[in-house]
Amino acid sequence: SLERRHKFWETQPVGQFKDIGDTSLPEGPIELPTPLSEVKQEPYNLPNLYEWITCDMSSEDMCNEVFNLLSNNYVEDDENMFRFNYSKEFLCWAFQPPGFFKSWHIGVRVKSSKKLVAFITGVPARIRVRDEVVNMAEINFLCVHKKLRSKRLAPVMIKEVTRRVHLENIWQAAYTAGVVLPTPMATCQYWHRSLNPKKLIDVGFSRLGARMTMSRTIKLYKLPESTVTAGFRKMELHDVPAVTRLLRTYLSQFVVAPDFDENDVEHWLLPKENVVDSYLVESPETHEVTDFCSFYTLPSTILGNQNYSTLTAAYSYYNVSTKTPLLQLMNDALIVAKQKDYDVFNALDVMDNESFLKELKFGPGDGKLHYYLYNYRIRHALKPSELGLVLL
Ligand SMILES: CCCCCCCCCCCCCC(=O)CSCCNC(=O)CCNC(=O)[C@H](O)C(C)(C)COP(=O)(O)OP(=O)(O)OC[C@H]1O[C@@H](n2cnc3c(N)ncnc32)[C@H](O)[C@@H]1OP(=O)(O)O
Ligand SMILES: CN(C)Cc1n[nH]c2ccc(-c3ccc(F)cc3OCCn3ccnc3)cc12
Repeated sequence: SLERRHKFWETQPVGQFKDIGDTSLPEGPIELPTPLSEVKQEPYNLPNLYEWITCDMSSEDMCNEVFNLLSNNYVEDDENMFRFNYSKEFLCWAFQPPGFFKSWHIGVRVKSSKKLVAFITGVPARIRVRDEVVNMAEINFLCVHKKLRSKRLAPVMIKEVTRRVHLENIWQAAYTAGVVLPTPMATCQYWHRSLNPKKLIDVGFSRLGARMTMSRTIKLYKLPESTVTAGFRKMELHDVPAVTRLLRTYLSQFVVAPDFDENDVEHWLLPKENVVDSYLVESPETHEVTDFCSFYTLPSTILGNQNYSTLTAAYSYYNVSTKTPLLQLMNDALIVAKQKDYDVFNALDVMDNESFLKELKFGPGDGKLHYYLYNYRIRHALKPSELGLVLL
């Protein structure tokens, strides 16, 4: 909007608010690649007290430091009641997909104390935009310690990760944020499905509905003890080729989606304890893999509650239904999440999720998740149902 100034983002090759509606601007890269010899060879300057560190996430100590920084300083909800608490094993998984670059795991330390006070990561991803498959960096886990906020450190972090991505001859990026920046390519709504309504109400995540008692609420969200779909089972290594085929076919319908190959599927979707769960339906007759669903594990620290410290949440990841109705498939996902004692199952209204949210008793969240591309113009903002991309 006109009065909002984005002193940093106005300098970047991203869609600018002033350009919204200007259909003369072509869709695609905003700036052309520069010759690698012309990419700034040395890191950007940090304020004197601080130094860059490339984080080797194969080191236990480094993982601990990153975990602690994020656990105490990462994203909170608008009412500062919850803070994401990605686990160490989740972070190691998220940072090291096929083809990852250690140089894209960037930290800032205090020179004297060696304390980690800021962080940002990129991982490589092939993202298709309409008919173009583009090599991108997925940027995530941008975090500045609470004591160092509003000192314009974030733009330096962003310029530094941009520089290091450019050095690998990659010129586009994808990222999501709860804040509005120039300029969202899509804006999604997140939804929550209560699994443990009593705890959710006790911690203030949910409120008791009008004319509802606690016992009536518990009954409303009750789920069967076991899944209902014949052939529903955990994904295993030997399923990777079939799941890759199923997923590639399904994702081809969306305007923006990952271009997963078998290596990507093996990394991102093979079940990993306490990180990602994935299930499929294998037809008992034909042994064909007809459906797939998955969710990742992201607990939130509960800030300031005497009885509970952690909210365990499952986040819908990639789901494909070709034979089992999506409604039934996702209900089985809810049943499994409840069996594993998650408190809540979260989902964005991307892909075909809209079709099951209300019927499976999801309630709308209190915020939005905005999707962005860096150095790639999309002529019109996409509807959530045109998005086939979920970032962690
Ligand atoms: C070709 C490769 C390209 C790769 C790069 C692609 C781009 C990747 C972009 C990154 C994607 C990350 C995705 C991701 O990680 C998922 S979104 C989660 C971001 N992290 C958090 O919210 C954690 C808690 N907050 C913080 O740690 C700080 O508040 C942060 C560090 C967020 C900002 O630190 P601060 O101390 O509060 O603020 P200053 O340093 O004074 O800086 C103010 C400037 O930063 C702009 N800002 C604020 N939040 C932002 C956000 N979430 N994305 C982008 N920009 C953001 C803001 O608009 C302003 O610029 P403007 O004046 O122009 O408006
Ligand atoms: C995606 N990834 C980049 C992390 C990230 N960054 N910024 C965010 C803002 C919202 C969501 C989000 C996405 C899906 C969802 F069901 C609920 C969400 O946030 C609820 C509010 N909240 C924030 C912290 N604890 C609770 C994620 C993110």
